[in-house]
Amino acid sequence: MASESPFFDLRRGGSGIEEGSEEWREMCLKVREAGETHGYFLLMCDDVPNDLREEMFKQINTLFELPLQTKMKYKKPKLFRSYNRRNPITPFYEGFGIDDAHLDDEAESFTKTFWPEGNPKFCETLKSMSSKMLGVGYLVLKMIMAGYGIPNYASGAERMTCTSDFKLLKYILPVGSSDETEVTMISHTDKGCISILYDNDVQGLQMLTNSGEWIDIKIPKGGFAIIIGDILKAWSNGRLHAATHRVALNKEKLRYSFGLFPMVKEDMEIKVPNELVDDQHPLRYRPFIYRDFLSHYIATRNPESIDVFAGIQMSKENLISAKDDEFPLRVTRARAKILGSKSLGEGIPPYPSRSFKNEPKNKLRVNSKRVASDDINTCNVAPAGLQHKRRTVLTDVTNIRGESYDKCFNTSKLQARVHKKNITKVASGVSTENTSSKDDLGVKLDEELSSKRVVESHDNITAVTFDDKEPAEHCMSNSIREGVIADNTLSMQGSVKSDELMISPNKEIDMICEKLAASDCLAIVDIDLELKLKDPLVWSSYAPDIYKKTRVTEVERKPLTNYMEKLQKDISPSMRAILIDWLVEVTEEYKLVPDTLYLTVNLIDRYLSASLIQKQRLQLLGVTCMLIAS
Ligand SMILES: O=C(O)CCC(=O)C(=O)O
Ligand SMILES: [Fe+2]
Repeated sequence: MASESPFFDLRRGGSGIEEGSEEWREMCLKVREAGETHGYFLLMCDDVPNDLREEMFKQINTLFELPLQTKMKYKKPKLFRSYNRRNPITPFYEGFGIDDAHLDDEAESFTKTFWPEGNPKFCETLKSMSSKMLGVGYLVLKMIMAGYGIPNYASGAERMTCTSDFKLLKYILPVGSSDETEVTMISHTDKGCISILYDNDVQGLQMLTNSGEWIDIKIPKGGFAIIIGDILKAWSNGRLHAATHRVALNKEKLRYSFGLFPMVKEDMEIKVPNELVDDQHPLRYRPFIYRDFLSHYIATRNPESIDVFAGIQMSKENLISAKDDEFPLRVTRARAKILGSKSLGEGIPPYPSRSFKNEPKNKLRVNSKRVASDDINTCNVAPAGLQHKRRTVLTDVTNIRGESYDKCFNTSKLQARVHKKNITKVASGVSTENTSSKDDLGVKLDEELSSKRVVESHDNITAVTFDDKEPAEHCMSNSIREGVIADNTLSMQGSVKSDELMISPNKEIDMICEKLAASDCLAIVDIDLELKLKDPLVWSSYAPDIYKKTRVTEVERKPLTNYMEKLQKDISPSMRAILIDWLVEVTEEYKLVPDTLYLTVNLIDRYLSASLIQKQRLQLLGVTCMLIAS
């Protein structure tokens, strides 16, 4: 079905296409159109010579052929940038993610990880390929932006390519696989600007079409697949389509691919240009900082993260409530802040404002106590003495500014540290002999994966599921896909899926990763060691990885401090404050221990960091969290 893919031939050959010429502008319009209709296209250009491409595959092969223990030396503090070995969760591929591989230092340091005495051919090939692909990214972004008539398109494209992740991937199905096609990388959208992909002529990349079918993409020899990512979709006000794609392989094929994911700097603000907002295209995405989007995605793993996080169109839930209220859209504080009065006049139809006072009384009142999802006016009628009494019992619970949460978090960090100290003490007795045998077993297990079908392991993963949108016929791999969405997606973007994931969500996570990388989790006593030596199928060699992931997840999943402004549309800080005051009362009434209350608040904040909620459901969320916490 490769014939359905839009294709552009930018090889200069005879006459050449001069930037700014009539022909070039026409081409820009077509590129833009392909991005809008399909979200991807194929491209041939002169920028990457064929012999460099051949050499790159040779070098990639050399790299992946290294012993597992050598490959595992590549550890990076940034999330999902280390060597991603095959494992029960991502059994069909392994990969490396390299930041800014076009820079001398980065390419050299990556090379020296595997060849301490140097490997000039590898280093040169990596650097040169990465820099040429970055050039292709710049060219494509320029064309897309010029296609929209953005006057300063060149500097815009430059900002979107100022950093990059270069991903090297090897896919292989185990010997003896059935004839069925196996999904080797789950479906996802890339979280960066664009992705530029090459493969070794072993087909595998598939795109989800607008009609919901998966089609095979044949990347032309010497050409690339270009895929629009979530950031470009948001930048373009939703006009460009971020294509959902995946990799599926037929049995016993070895597929290598490498991809360059040009990215903006983490602290860059992504903002729809004025040129892309008009009556037909009202503003659909608010401005946001790239790093915040990544943090949100990492915390929620929501494939539609970009819309949930930055989209300003109404969610289905809000549409229903708006319909009930008989007006189409309400200006929330956060929305007003984002849009400002000027943009309201420009792109978004003005929405009627109304006073909360006129709203029907909340039906969820309990014992005539204050209602959680009321507004600040209602709050004011609460007896001051009572309020004062409640607050003195459990101070600092109503942390509108997130201060008390930070305190809680610091306390738990402190506890974690104390705990870790204890563990380290115990672990100091672990001999290096134990450690190496643990590694050997890990290596052995990994090697087993290449000769053994790992499908049976899927069962172990099915419990960790997300909403499955894959067609039923792919359900065999769905169980993997769901559980893996974070890792894969992340790592993808690494291929990142982690395109996105390539980017570190915040310094705290970086620090933890750094510490973990340094300690290599050896602080864990391997209580299964004996058992493992007897039974190589025991998976306790994954304990350090699981521990490592748990530590990272702990930070990733912590609540956002700014979810009211960034995500919530229907509730305000004062509503949260009222909810928590009410929960304090419930805590006292039912003589719950203070920890239950603290955990309840934490659960509420984590939920609100990830999901939109209607104010009518806020109190329900509160009691549900309390039930879970107790
Ligand atoms: O290997 C491929 O062709 C696709 C890789 C991919 O989609 C990714 O890394 O995000
Ligand atoms: Fe991808």
